[in-house]
Amino acid sequence: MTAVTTADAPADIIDDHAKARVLVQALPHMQRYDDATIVVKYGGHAMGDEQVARDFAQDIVLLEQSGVNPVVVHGGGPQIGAMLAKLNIKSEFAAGLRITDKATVEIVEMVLAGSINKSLVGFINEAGGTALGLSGKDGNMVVATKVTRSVRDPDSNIEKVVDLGFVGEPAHVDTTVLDQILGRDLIPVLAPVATGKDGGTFNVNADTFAGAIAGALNAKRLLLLTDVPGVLDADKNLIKELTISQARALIADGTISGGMIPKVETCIYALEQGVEGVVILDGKVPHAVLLELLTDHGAGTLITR
Ligand SMILES: Nc1ncnc2c1ncn2[C@@H]1O[C@H](COP(=O)(O)OP(=O)(O)O)[C@@H](O)[C@H]1O
Ligand SMILES: CC(=O)N[C@@H](CCC(=O)OP(=O)(O)O)C(=O)O
Repeated sequence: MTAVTTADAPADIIDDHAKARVLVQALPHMQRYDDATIVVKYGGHAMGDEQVARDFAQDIVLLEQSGVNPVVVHGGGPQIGAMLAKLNIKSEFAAGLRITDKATVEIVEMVLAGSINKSLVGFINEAGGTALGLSGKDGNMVVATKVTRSVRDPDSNIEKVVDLGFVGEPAHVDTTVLDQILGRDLIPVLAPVATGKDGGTFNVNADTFAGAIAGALNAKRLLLLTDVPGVLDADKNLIKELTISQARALIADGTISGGMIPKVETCIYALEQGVEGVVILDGKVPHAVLLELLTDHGAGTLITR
């Protein structure tokens, strides 16, 4: 009998061996996350490319099939902006949050809980999963209170309190509905719209919403999918791991700025609520979720306590 060496094995057999090695590499990761709840926030910027959105949906279904309980929270900032522009409604941000008047909150709910939520549900169903689209209003899941922020006026250099209108911050998360869904082969897909004590509607930043959900569910991981590889240092190199205190130092010295500040603050909040690890990663990379969770290399910045 002649032994077949790698040198004379046909290319498709070598290819199959490489595939098998990748699958075996995933095994300890699947075991680590077996039955664990993982909250994945899919940002509006990462959603632009339809094929990447389909890849994302496949990743979520594969996680569900391998014993993980994924919870998807989506954003939609750019899509809300586009719809407001189409309707000639002016939109401004203060401290990274959209100033949301009555007309705006109706569009925000329509875009987030309507078109974006249902298209993600469609992609997950198409990939063979069973997705359930909900907003924070359903089952009183997320009750928010009104937010105000002070912003420094660049001309006078005086701090001014800005009324953000119908912008809320989660005050209470009721996990009753999610507890019924998780562990039953159903994938919740959540729009970051919350209810007020009086039943009104609040627009909530999607990162903040995902952090509150991850904290309330005591999730093992929170993944925040954005449009950069993760937290970058002053030379724009990816930082693979950070502790809470290192993250705070990078905010204080200005290395972390703009939209990354609320994102990292959400990570710190979730960790303090008991989430084991939070990862910020590039959602535009195809299959970013699988690469992060099921390979040895990880993909973005892991923040731990
Ligand atoms: N240190 C940093 N590392 C990475 N991104 C940073 C950093 N500081 C500021 N940013 C900015 O934060 C942005 C991500 O925040 P944001 O635009 O709010 O994301 P999303 O829309 O996905 O929620 C990046 O595109 C980048 O411009
Ligand atoms: C209060 C506030 O700013 N809400 C956000 C909600 C959507 C969001 O956060 O989406 P991304 O994750 O894609 O940015 C907004 O109106 O744009």
